[in-house]
Amino acid sequence: MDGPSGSGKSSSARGVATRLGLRYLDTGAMFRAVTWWMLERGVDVEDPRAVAALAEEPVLVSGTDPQAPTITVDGTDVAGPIREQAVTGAVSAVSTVPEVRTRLLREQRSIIGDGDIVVEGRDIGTVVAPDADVKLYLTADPAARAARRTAELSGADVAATEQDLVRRDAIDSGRATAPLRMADGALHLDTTPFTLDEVVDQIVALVQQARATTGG
Ligand SMILES: Nc1ncnc2c1ncn2[C@@H]1O[C@H](COP(=O)(O)OP(=O)(O)OP(=O)(O)O)[C@@H](O)[C@H]1O
Ligand SMILES: Nc1ccn([C@H]2C[C@H](O)[C@@H](COP(=O)(O)O)O2)c(=O)n1
Repeated sequence: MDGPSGSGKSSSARGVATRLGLRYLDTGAMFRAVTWWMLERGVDVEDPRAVAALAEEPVLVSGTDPQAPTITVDGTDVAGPIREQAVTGAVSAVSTVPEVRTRLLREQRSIIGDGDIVVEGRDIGTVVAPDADVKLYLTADPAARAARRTAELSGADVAATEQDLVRRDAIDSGRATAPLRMADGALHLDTTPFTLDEVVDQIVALVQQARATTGG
């Protein structure tokens, strides 16, 4: 499941995985965890060579229970800190560094290799798992995405949130390695008019349809 920030990937992926008894992987959390580690060490995250030199250093562990996903770096639980503004502001820059992507791609494929999983990010259908049984590309209008995000963060400003989303969209879609794109064979779901429950229902129906077709 791919799509821009705030399109509903994490919530929908967790809902679908829970309903279907599958595991769940938030690949954005992995990029955020590496970014958090770089910031903690005072690495200049705008310097791709500095980031690349340390890309293999942090030890990440991702828990894949959709009802209680976890992420640790060097044994520290970073589930909270990786959602803070400092990380959100820096993560797109760190994600453009090929050495970071190569390292995380290896770990994502290793986790996916155990099967039965819903994975969400920006390049899952295009790069990480192009042979996935079902590929989805979620979108929503920027205003709806900003309103959703603002509702999560008390005191956040809708216009500033929308501006930040659009800025990250541009970096994620414009980077040379694994840019955000709809994968070949992916189904596009615009979540703007739907509630989260409606989106989960639609995706579960698509998965069941695909399973019926392939006998999987
Ligand atoms: N269809 C929906 N209708 C209303 N709110 C939604 C819907 N889908 C998700 N949300 C809410 O929008 C917010 C953002 O959703 P979510 O974190 O799932 O997006 P995302 O695409 O994973 O974003 P990111 O890539 O930044 O992690 C959450 O508060 C979530 O509860
Ligand atoms: N497969 C992925 C997942 C995430 N990223 C980058 C780009 C995002 O701006 C950032 C944070 O993701 P989020 O937590 O907002 O989903 O991580 C990526 O490049 N590839």
